[in-house]
Amino acid sequence: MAPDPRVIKAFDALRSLGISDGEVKPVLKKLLKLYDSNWELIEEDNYRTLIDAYFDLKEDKQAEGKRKAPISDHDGERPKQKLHLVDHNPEELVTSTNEKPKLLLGSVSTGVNGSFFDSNGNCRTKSLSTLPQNIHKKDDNLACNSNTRTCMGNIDIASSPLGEVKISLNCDAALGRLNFSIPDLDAIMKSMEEKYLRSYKTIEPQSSMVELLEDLCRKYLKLGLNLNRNRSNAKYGSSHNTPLLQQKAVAGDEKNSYHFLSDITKGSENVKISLLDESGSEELPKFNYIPYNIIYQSANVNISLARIADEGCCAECSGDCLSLAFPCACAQETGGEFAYTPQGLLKEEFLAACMSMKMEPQDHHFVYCHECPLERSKNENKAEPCKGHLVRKFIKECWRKCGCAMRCGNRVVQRGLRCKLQVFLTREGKGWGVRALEDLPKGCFVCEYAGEILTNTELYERTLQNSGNDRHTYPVTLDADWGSEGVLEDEDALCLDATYNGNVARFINHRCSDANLIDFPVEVETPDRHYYHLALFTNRKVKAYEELTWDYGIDFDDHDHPIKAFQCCCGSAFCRDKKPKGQLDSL
Ligand SMILES: C[S@@+](CC[C@H](N)C(=O)[O-])C[C@H]1O[C@@H](n2cnc3c(N)ncnc32)[C@H](O)[C@@H]1O
Repeated sequence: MAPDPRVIKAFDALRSLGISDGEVKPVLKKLLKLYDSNWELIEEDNYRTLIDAYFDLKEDKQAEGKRKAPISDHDGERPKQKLHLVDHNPEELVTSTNEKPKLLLGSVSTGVNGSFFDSNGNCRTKSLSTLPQNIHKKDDNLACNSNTRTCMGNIDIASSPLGEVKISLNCDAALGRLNFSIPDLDAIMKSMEEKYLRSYKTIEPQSSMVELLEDLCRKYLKLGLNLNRNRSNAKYGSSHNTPLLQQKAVAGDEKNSYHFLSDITKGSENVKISLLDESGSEELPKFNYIPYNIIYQSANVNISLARIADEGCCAECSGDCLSLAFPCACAQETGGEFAYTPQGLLKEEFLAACMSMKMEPQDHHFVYCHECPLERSKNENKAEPCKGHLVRKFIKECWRKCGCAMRCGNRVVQRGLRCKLQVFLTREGKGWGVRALEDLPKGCFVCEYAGEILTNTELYERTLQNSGNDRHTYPVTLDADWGSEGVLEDEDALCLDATYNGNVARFINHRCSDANLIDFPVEVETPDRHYYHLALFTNRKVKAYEELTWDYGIDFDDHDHPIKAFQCCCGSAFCRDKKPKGQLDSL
């Protein structure tokens, strides 16, 4: 019998962590039994359950024989102060004006992901007397089914204005098992450190769980005090009028701190995108996360079904267009063949053709606008001649007027982001950058470049207003079809600006010539080519933790271009920035 492809995939995932198939097999079997063969629970979050179960089993084996007698009632001591049972939000923690010191308890739900904040980022408070007196005690009343992943534990944090912080874990799942016996605390810490180092590689090798917990206590107090002091200010306030990403999790002591945000997308994408600054020195980015493009003001983006001609869609199709014997009308744009494989990757030949066009533009033709909107925005009365725009190959995806299903293989970009990405602070002085936390295959859709849709004139005005203000700039010109019309109207010459509103792509840095991503214009909802989606795909296999880069196509000598010239530190052997390093351009 052919092996189950889901089993093979699970083996592959754990093999990349150095765990052999033989070791995974019994764990997988157990989980399948436990979850009634519900694979989704096992596959979720890149096999996190399976990885956790593997390490838990390993731990159990190691702990066997070393098991100590249950710890006595050392924490059975009851608080001296009587507390009120009230619901608080974080601003109200540690704010008592009562003369007697009060011990307030923040109780935070934690799911399998171990996040410390509830979905609203709030902590609840309750009286200590509502807790079991001995948290190590087995409690049959804890109605928790340890066979399901819906079971939640609690992290209870108690603090007093005098600087005392107590954290207690209420692990319902473990307490619900009959064979539960109290593990050794040192062994737990050690195994957690191993787990985070081996499975997630997100912490420094020198980090320890004890340090993390101490940091958590310190930060809890510090934030409590800050919130108290800044009650009249906006939450984690910024004087800037653009929203600042909430600095929810900052760990580390003053000397050796780092910034970590678990999701910069505010839950707006299919996957979370974390942000990590290992130096703890960089100011957090000030911008508003938007998953899709949004019109700023005057851009002429006319989305209407009536504008999509019958021959510009596939109303007669159903299901998945990629499974058709003869590709439908939506493949016409790409030469009668779909650009995507059934696995959702770009086809090799299509990718190769577009790569060669980008890499050796002299072999292909540029188009020149009769009157270039870029030049016109700089000087309306006496515009310079067009400097040329590379002819681009468009991908056309099926859309709402098409009869096919949302799962159709010719709908990749519109289904949104799927890869596990992280924004991190680069070490080469490029500011923030983006990396994937998993290996990516060649031709894989990473994300689209989302931002505000501006007319070229609006961008020019915005750039003039902001000149000298910003270290980094975030505009992209949507010029893939410029030159195909005689004269492009001002409201049709568009660009995307992710300076104030944008998605993860705004953090992707430039690399000359040998970047690992390539951008494609993608037609989805508008048949004309003034507006389109700019989608970024891998152009080769990319290893986990490798920085993702794309070639902005900058001419480093063109000082008038909306993408402000910067001193390139891409490190590529083919770097086009010939300025001597260390000598900043006057711009
Ligand atoms: C779209 S943003 C990329 C994210 C940016 N690094 C940040 O911290 O927000 C473009 C800006 O990043 C910086 N940048 C991108 N690629 C670079 C490179 N190869 N060398 C130096 N700076 C770079 C430049 O300041 C540029 O204006």
